[in-house]
Amino acid sequence: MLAALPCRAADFTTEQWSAIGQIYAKTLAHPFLKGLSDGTLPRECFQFYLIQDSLYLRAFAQALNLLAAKAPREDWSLTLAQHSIDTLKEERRMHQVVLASYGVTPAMAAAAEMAPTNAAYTNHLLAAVQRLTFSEGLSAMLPCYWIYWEVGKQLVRQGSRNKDYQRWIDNYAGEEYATTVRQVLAMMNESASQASPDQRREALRLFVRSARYEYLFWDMAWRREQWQP
Ligand SMILES: Cc1ncc(C[n+]2csc(CCO)c2C)c(N)n1
Repeated sequence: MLAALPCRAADFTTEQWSAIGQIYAKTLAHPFLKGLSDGTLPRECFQFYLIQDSLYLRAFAQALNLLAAKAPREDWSLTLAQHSIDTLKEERRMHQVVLASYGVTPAMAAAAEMAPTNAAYTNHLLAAVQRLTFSEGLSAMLPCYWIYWEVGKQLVRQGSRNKDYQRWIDNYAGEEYATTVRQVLAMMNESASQASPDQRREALRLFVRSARYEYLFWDMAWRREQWQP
């Protein structure tokens, strides 16, 4: 199915989003996000999610630094390095505040083991940015930004009865976050326009895979996934 897509250079991000339409629809319908929105998500699931996400964010920030080092433009290097700092300082602080209110310290979160889906997703991101070209690596990283933005905008319309869940929603529905995502979207379109058709095809494949992992990440938290045995 993917091979049949034209992979044009023009407005690559439009093509990317249309490739994940079904995955995004399934994501919005997932019980984790339904529960976040109506306040019925069990606290244990949210706590599991926040601990796993703290581990994810550390790997994501490392991947951003690798991508910053590969960026063909200095302003892009600066933007991505700044996102890495923001990820570790601001996004993780939000997680820490809520986890502290649940009695989980940063040391306890850092000592947790990555669940299988989280390990697979972060390895996929780190491998993409390390081994492939800048635009392929960026494409793998993009669903993380973009899906959270779309989810945030969708969930904020309804609001949540749970104040912790509402705080999470507000973070991703805010104007500051929108600016961050728009920076990456512009970078993606520009860098895809310089890439070869083969690189764009690979970039699209990586984007779809990351979107699938984003879905699985919520599902992992919903199931509180453990290593077996
Ligand atoms: C599984 C998972 N996917 C995406 C995000 C959102 N996110 C993580 S780092 C970053 C870049 C800017 O800080 C963004 C948008 C998340 N928290 N957890």
